Order: sequence, then structure tokens, then C-alpha cells
Amino acid sequence: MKHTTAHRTDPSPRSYLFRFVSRLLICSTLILALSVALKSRSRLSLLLPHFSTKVETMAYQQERFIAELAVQRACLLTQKVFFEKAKGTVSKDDKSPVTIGDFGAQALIISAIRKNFPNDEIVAEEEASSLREDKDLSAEIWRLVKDIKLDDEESDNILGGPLASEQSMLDIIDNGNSAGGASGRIWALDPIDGTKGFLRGGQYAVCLGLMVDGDVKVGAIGTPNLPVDDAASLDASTGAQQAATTANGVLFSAVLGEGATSRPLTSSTLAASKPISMRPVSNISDAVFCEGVEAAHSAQGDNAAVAQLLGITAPSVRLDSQAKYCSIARGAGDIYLRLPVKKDYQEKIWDHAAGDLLVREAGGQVTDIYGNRLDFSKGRTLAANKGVVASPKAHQDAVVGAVKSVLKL
Ligand SMILES: Nc1ncnc2c1ncn2[C@@H]1O[C@H](COP(=O)(O)O)[C@@H](OP(=O)(O)O)[C@H]1O
Repeated sequence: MKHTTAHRTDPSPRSYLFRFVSRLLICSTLILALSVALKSRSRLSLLLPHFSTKVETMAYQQERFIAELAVQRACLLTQKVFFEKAKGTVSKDDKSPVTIGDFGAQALIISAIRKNFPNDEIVAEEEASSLREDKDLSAEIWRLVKDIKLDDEESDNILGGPLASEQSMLDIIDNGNSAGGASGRIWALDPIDGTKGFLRGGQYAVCLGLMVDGDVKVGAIGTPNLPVDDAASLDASTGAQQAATTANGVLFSAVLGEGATSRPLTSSTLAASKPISMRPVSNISDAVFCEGVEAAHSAQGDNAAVAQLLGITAPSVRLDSQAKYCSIARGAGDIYLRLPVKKDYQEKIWDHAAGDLLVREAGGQVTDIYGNRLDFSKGRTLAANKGVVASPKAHQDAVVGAVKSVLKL
């Protein structure tokens, strides 16, 4: 048998030199290309103000995905709590279903944030000290939390899978104790917004927003009792009934500079999304306004006076929770008025962060009663603002003008 052997001859000094020079050339060309690319990016961002936002916000796609998936999983828990425990309940004492749902949803969402963004801070509504003292309640919440998972295993694993133990659930709940503020990445979480609506079987929302240096960049809101149909509107008297019969639940989300979307809530992977936007309103008197069901949370008499001043004759649509922001963002209503009842009440950031971004990304504007943008950099509350006024951008000045006139500001 013939063997053929390939002989490698040692390269000559000339070919060494040739290889060295050619590698040097390739490296310097790459460095040159990189620096040109970086320079042209900063030049472009001066010429096109949106360019830098685009580049920056593309980084938030992962945050949006995790927020949506985490909210979707937490909605499974709130729905389970409602159907097992809340139906027919009206009280809101410490052992109420809403307390169970609140703690459970908070634990699930914070554990998903911890898994994916371990260095981020979280401002959440609940803290676990009362749970540590009430062993029965803690055990009951753990029994629910440990069994909640998305049907799609891969999606559930992305969120970190099931929580490890009852003790770790309590520790995770306490991770929501950030003081908030003007710097760093801070999530604002309301595990069940609209607790009264939840108990009634009406509207409630699972809300999560990400602020970076005090500016809201990402928002996700799950509304398990809103109908998927954009055109469907609810009011206080029919909301509960419709929720029980026609609603499938909707998951809303937005990223700063990227627009707002909605998709049906599922128990598995995320469903396909579609862009949403506010309804075009050429004449403000044709607008429909939304307000809270609870008279203790917004001054319904003042809201009505503002509507009258604007020539609005349609009755208000009353919804609990940030479902109001969601409704106007998808054109089921146009204006959201939350005029203060108590002079010294400070709105909580978790009640507004995600909704504020959703409406602005859907073509609206959100301010307080003075016309100032909501300032999420002041800590756990909107200490620099009073009330909320949201409407299509083109009409915001007129609506705020009417608010000032009614409130004599
Ligand atoms: N005096 C007040 N003025 C405005 N908001 C208030 C309030 N007292 C409580 N709230 C907030 O109103 C939220 C509900 O809003 P809405 O009435 O629009 O559904 C409550 O959230 P929770 O339901 O999470 O407790 C609570 O944070």
C-alpha cells in the first residue's frame, strides 16, 4: 500500500513578514471602521433626535419581554385566587383574597425580575412583615404560588421556574422595598391594582413599569377582565357582568419610543401582539372620558364639571385600576381624569408608571392637574404632582385648561 505524506515546509522569514503585515493591516482597518461607525452614530443622533432614542430603546426589548411574561404568569395566580376565593367577597381585611392575590403576584413577578435582572431595584406595594407573623396566611399563599406556572415550560423557565420555598417567597416579597428615586434601574410593581374592582369581579390590573434614572422606559399591564375586543367599552354597572361572560383578558405593553401594543392574555407563551393607538378625536366635545369607580379616589363631581366645560355629553366610563389608561390607549374612551379628592394625597408610582407610558406611546399625553408631566424620580410617590389628566396629545392643553378652570388653579 502506498502512503502519501504531506510535508509542511517551514515558512521563510519573508512569508512571516508578509503574514505579520497583512494581519496588522486587517486589525487597523477594523479599528478604523469601528471608530467611523461610532462617530457617525453620535453625528446622526444630533441630526435625527430619534436616532439615539431608537438605539437606546432597542436595549429594552428583553425587559419588555420579561415584564410581559411575568405579568402574564402573575395573572394566572390572580385569576385562580378570584375563582377559588374571591367570588362573592366584598371585604378587604387582612386575610381577604385580595391580600392573598397581592402577595402571591408580587412574589412571582419579583422572582422573575431577580432571575433576569439581578441588580435592578424594585418598588412594590406590599412588604412581607405581616406575613411572617401570620403563618397560616403565609402557608396559604405559598400553596398557591408554588403551583402557578406557564403551560409552556421553556417560557416558565425563562422566568426562573417555580419559587424554591415558602421562606424564599417571603424574602422575595421584601425585595420590593426600594425607596425609588432619580438614579438607576427601578421597577415599579402593583401586583393587584384596583383591589375593589378585583373583589367585585370588575376591572383590576397587574402593573409593572421599568424606570431608568427616573424616566419610564418599559410598561406592561395585564387586565384579566378586559375584553379582547378593542371596541368593547365597560361601565360600572355592567363591568362585572361583562367581565364574567365575555372577557378573555388583555396584556398591554409599551417601550419608550417603540409604541404600544396589546395581545390576548394566555396561560402559556405570549400571543401575537398588535399595535394600539388612541382614537383620533377632531372635536373634543365628542370625547368619552374614563374615571375611577371609587368616589374616594377621584373627585367625580369635578370630573363631571370638566367634561361639561368641554361640551362632553356622553356619560363617563367608570373602571377600576390602570385599565383606564389601557382603555384610552386602545381607543375605548379618550380622556382619563383623576382629580384629587384629598389635598394631601400623594399618588403612588406603581399606580401610574406603566399606564403613563402606555398612553404616551399610543399618541396621548399624561400630566397632573397643573399640566406638569408625572415625575417618577421623587421616590415611592408622585410627590411633585397632584391628580392625573390623560388625553389625546392635541387636546391636552384644552383639557388641562378646563381642569384648572374648574379647580380654580
Ligand atoms: N385618596 C386617594 N386618592 C387617589 N388614589 C387613591 C386614594 N386612596 C387610594 N388610592 C389608590 O387608588 C388605587 C385604585 O385606583 P382606582 O380607584 O383608579 O382603581 C388604589 O390602588 P390599589 O387598588 O392597588 O390599592 C390606591 O393606591
